[in-house]
Amino acid sequence: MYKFIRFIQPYWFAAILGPLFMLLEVCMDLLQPKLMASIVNQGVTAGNLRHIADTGALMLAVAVVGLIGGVGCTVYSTIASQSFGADLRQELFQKVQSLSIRSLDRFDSGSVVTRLTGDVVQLQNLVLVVRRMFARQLFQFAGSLVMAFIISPRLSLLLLAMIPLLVLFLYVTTRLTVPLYGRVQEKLDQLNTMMQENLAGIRVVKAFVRSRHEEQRYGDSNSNFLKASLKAAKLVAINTPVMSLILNFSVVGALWYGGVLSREGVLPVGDLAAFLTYITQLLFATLGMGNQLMTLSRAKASADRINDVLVVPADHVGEAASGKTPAAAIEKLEFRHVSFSYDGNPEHAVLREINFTALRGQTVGIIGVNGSGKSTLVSLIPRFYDVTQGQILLDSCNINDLQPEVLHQKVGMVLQQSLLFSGTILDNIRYGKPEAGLEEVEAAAKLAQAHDFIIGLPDGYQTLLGQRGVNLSGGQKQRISIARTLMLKPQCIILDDCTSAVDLNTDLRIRQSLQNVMKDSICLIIGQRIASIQHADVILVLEEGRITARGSHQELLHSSPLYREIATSQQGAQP
Ligand SMILES: Nc1ncnc2c1ncn2[C@@H]1O[C@H](COP(=O)(O)OP(=O)(O)OP(=O)(O)O)[C@@H](O)[C@H]1O
Repeated sequence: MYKFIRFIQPYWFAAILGPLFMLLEVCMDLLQPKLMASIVNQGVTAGNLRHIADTGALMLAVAVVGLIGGVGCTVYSTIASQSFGADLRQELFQKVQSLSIRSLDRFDSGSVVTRLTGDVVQLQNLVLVVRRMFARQLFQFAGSLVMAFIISPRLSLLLLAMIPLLVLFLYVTTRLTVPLYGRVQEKLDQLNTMMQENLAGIRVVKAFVRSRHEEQRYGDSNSNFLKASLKAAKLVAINTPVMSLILNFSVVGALWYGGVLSREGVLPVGDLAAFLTYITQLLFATLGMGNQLMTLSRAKASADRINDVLVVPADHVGEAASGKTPAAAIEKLEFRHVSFSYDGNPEHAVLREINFTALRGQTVGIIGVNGSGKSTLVSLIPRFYDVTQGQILLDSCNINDLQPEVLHQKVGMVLQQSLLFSGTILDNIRYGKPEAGLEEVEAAAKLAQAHDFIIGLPDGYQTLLGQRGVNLSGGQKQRISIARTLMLKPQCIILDDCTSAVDLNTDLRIRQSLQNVMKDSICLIIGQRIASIQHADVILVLEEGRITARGSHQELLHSSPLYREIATSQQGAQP
């Protein structure tokens, strides 16, 4: 947990001022019983009305100063804790952004969301609680003890006897609750992941009339979360009664002895009353600190989970080893003996011995059945993942040696799933080049055959898209994604089956308008439809991660049984 101290350091002023204000409030609170004792001993018992009025006024002034202390503590503690939380969230988000896709695959998206929200809030709570409640209780504990000692050291020693027992009890419960709260957060991860999946796939759920089933699944996960929470709560629930029991035993002992001392005339009645108030304060302060330890346990579990993300080592995907720069215009993309497995184990390779070359102006089509490795192959070019064996070269530069910005400038990819952000169509198209003007955006949209439907919308390029562009059809989203990539004028364009939702005529028009762009670029097209790739200069047929045939459309119709089979099955569907 000490690793998180650096997040509070920039706000050290507020972080220190909060407890100092609390000290002021507690000191004022501690004065009150002493002043009350003075009213009883020297005012009420002696019949001195003047003393009662003066001390009463003093008590009022003390209460006002205490109030200022309380407000000041709340304000500064809140500033410290909220700023701490905001910075931690920001750093965590930056870390998530900087992680390679391989590293991100380790975490469910729901789990990342819980860590960024719920877990950060737990730590933020701890910062607030330590500054306000814990500081109050600690000062109150120490102050009450001092005041009780001033009144009667003998009685106070009786109270102190319970401290070792309390410490032992709190140590054991804290050790037990940390893993329980860890499990509570894990169950919350599962709940969040399920909710995200459900929202993303709500159309599938409705189409298959599976709402009941989803409710059941969510219900199961929810009750697992409830069970984990209750298990932790049960342990916390015994905390307060057990502590009260230990404390009450010592209080009863102190009271009995106090009564004896008072009867013997050693302790005035007013002092006994003040002593009772102090030990009550001490009792509540101790109980409160015990409860804060539960906040600490919960925050410790969250801190471990946040730390799991912060300490993920950089695996250098996307980072340049030597920062080489390829020629301004790339002439050649080459895969040399490339093999790849998602878990780094060559035995689980999903791509094996991939060798091919694509020259500037050439289009390479890639076809194969589902799961044959097409998307994986192209995802190695922008280094979403690094090759396990072999090399990918742009001209003579290994892509691992290129600066990430240079690589991403050269390589543009339209993904299979077109994901748009909430905002305007204009902003979505110029996502990679925010400074681009409308003219440039329109030119890219025209190439992607998106311009006509965009200007047909009431707000044209200013149309606001809902989250993930839900108010557009699948084909329209794909065309906007294509325009977004074309905006960057990449020298190597990868189209990963990105026209699957576009009708055949629009697909043809997109390909025709892209021809102009492609003649100066290296272009890789993955297509399920023969029509999308048949005009490519060379087509690679991928089967179980290997290239089993290559050639032009005509050549493959003769040489590749799989290609022929796909072509025959699609005959009549081609424009
Ligand atoms: N993130 C991942 N982690 C582990 N394995 C993966 C991952 N993504 C894909 N795979 C596996 O890699 C293999 C190739 O998948 P890939 O998506 O490249 O196939 P594809 O030919 O593009 O399929 P499709 O035509 O369905 O898009 C499959 O066996 C798949 O299960």
